[in-house]
Amino acid sequence: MQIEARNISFQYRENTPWILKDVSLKIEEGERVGLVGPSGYGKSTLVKILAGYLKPTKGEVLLDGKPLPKKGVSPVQLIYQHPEKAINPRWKMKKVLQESGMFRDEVMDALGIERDWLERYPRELSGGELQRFCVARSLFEGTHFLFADEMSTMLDVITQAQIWNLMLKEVEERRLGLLMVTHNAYLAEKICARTIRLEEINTREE
Ligand SMILES: Nc1ncnc2c1ncn2[C@@H]1O[C@H](COP(=O)(O)OP(=O)(O)OP(=O)(O)O)[C@@H](O)[C@H]1O
Repeated sequence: MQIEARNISFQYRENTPWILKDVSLKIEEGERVGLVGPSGYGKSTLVKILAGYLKPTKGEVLLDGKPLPKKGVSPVQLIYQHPEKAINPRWKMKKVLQESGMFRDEVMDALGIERDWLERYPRELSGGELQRFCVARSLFEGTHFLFADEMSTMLDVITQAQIWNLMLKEVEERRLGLLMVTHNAYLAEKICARTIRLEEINTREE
């Protein structure tokens, strides 16, 4: 599989500045790619568009040449900085995982998810605990691409390492495509085979 952004331009509202102008990129399954760029430049906006959370003002996102599927759990999964915004506050964690069909003991153990957390609501877990569920959910069997947007910034180093170890193992074994947004050059270099600098592919005027 391949995901492609084709000539994407984006503004949050009419008559406001363009955040992205004519941005194109391709990621193949099995590739590990870093996305870097200055703060506030549009990295999160771009990954949200790629994952289908935002609709581009112009251009299109194609998965093997076709638009992203509108129904079902998406083969393109985004894990972002704010797990509390990504999870339905009215569902117990068990239901959150059931919705995605994800229930592998190996994944739960590797992420340090304790079984009694499954009976809790999102508000009864810490940000780091919730983020582990977001990671677990993103690894359901239909996933082909994983987008990680500063996903581990809020976590302590041990938890970060735990989460990245599992993600990379899954990426490797299942040949998932990975796009990670990070300000951490060390992490990007360690994990990614290729780096995209948004300033180099964004033709917006400053
Ligand atoms: N919902 C929104 N409505 C209007 N403007 C927004 C919205 N979200 C982001 N922006 C603006 O769009 C621009 C790009 O933001 P974005 O979050 O994509 O940048 P980023 O490169 O990911 O930043 P950072 O590295 O600081 O996380 C910023 O100027 C931001 O203020």
